[in-house]
Amino acid sequence: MAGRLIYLIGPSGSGKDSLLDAARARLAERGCRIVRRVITRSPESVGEAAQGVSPGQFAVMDAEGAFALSWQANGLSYGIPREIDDWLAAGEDVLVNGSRGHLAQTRLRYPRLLVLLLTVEQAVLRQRLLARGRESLADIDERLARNARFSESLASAPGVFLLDNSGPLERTVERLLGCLDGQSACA
Ligand SMILES: Nc1ncnc2c1ncn2[C@@H]1O[C@H](COP(=O)(O)OP(=O)(O)O)[C@@H](O)[C@H]1O
Ligand SMILES: O=P(O)(O)OC[C@H]1O[C@H](OP(=O)(O)OP(=O)(O)O)[C@H](O)[C@@H]1O
Repeated sequence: MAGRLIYLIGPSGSGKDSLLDAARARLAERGCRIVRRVITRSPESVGEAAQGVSPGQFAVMDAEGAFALSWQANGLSYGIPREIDDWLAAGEDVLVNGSRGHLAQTRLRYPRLLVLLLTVEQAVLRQRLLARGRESLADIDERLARNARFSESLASAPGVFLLDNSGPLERTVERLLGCLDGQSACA
């Protein structure tokens, strides 16, 4: 049987990367792969969870069909390597750090998608983005405005499981694993 594509979405600063890092070993134990994304960000600022490329390199990879999914947001391009289709076909679960803006297109390609929406109150979100210290204040304000546009419509959308990350990360890890194991509702 084909594996599940698990699409983790949520505002910038909600903790998607942190959650995936914290859950990495336990997801691996379950045979769930975490996708390493390709991002047009400098190699120093993408970390281990992504491959940083120039816009030109990204365009070449895209034209060569390197991506199963790709999108643009916050002035960056993101690509999900096409290897995920081989993993899914081999029955492996695959977890993607996804985009709310690209959800509809992703669903067209992967109709059985499991969508997990990481939520955090807007005030906490602002604090986390400030504390992360990666973006300028103007970029942080843009991210918060982008979040306000998405949050109402998505939180009540059908087929979207909510995962609250306002509290300690360890608790969110347990919720995520419980949700994937089918032991509990995600929220
Ligand atoms: N549950 C949590 N409690 C406190 N801080 C958190 C929590 N989850 C994430 N953070 C912090 O919030 C900031 C944004 O997290 P990050 O994983 O980069 O978010 P995203 O990948 O969604 O943009 C980071 O500085 C991270 O350490
Ligand atoms: O359509 P949206 O849901 O707003 O998502 C847009 C992009 O922002 C996030 O990326 P990234 O991890 O780079 O966010 P960051 O800049 O906060 O790290 C997310 O994973 C998407 O790639």
